[in-house]
Amino acid sequence: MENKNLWRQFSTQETPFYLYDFNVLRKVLVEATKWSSRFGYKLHYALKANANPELLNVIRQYGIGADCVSGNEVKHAVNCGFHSHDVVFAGVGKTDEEISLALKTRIFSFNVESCQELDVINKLAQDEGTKARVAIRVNPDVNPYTHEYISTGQSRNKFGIPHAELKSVLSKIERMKYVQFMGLHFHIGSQITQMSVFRELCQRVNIIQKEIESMGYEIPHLNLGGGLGINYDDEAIQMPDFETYFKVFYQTLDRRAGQQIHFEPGRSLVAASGTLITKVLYVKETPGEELAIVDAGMTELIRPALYQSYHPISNLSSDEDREHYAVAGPICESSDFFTHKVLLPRVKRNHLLAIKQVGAYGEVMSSRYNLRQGVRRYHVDNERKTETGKEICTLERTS
Ligand SMILES: Cc1ncc(COP(=O)(O)O)c(C=O)c1O
Ligand SMILES: N[C@@H](CCCC[NH3+])C(=O)O
Repeated sequence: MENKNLWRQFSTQETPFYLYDFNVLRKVLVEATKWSSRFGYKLHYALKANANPELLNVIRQYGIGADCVSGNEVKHAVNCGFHSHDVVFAGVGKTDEEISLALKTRIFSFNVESCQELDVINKLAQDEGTKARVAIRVNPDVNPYTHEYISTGQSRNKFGIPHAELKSVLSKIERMKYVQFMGLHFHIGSQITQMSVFRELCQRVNIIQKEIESMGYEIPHLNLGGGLGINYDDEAIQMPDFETYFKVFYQTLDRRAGQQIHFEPGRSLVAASGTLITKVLYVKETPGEELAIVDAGMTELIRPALYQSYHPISNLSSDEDREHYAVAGPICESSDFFTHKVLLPRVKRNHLLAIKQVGAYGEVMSSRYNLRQGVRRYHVDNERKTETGKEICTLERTS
């Protein structure tokens, strides 16, 4: 899925900018939905990974619903054409206004994260004259072996209701007139690369299901969240291993007749389709390293500064001898680095660099710190061009 020639076509655009390749996105969506549908699983794309309306429009065409974490995401999903009945809403801090909005929108279900939230939903549903569909987000205390900041299903994390409280929450729901129990929700973290973690999650879910079924409850819906990690190490982009991922769940989860299983992938669907194109402003020597200062910074892509993550970088302007470089942005923070060591064809002022696999949690986490300009984006989509009969791979500015 490497596309160096495509990126070179955009060398005259003002940098920095995100470039989305919807041809790559479509390939990933075809693979993901091929394997999810083989097992009868329903997908809800986690909008937080990338809420670009053009990208959402493509995702929606594959029969995928929306997983939202704010009232604005719920509104945005529906405005971008997702059917309200395909929208789920999680989040530890839903405001009254957001809950009311979601009730009016008639979303599929709330993934409830505390006892108090349940009371509020019940009250607001009564005010709206409706019944809220709710799934309980359970914190299963599973270690996802990922970066500490993106672990969400360990007992020390703020998300979900502890397993030990589940019984009392269910009996509370039974007494509520305006709440309908839909099932259980789990999401244990992001960028999970060890399949054994998902196996452990399934084993925990099996125990929890048995326990609450023995109390007489049925669980019509089971939502296993997102979390499938991608390979950020290689220059060439690789397809996430959806086959192995879904098979782990199919083989490990105890099946129930008529039960609908849901997933909420974010990163694995969109990361590969995004590239950040940035221009080299200066090259300077610092003790021990040759430093390329580029015009994108942590304001455009915060992941390296926040999680010490690495995104593959290539030099689009040169194939000359390779040297080691550190690559940093212009922001007034010492953490504003993309990498301290990458082997690149010799870098000079005005060269273009491509920072790859940034389609997830890239543009959405950008900021205007240092009163930056605000990030631009473009996309290419062969399919759209073919439909309208225009030239293939022209650039469309979408912001
Ligand atoms: C509730 C919920 N579902 C789904 C996701 C998507 O996760 P990922 O992008 O790792 O697939 C997230 C983000 O971590 C989330 O918080
Ligand atoms: N923002 C994180 C993912 C967080 C997912 C939301 N719980 C990242 O860039 O990897």
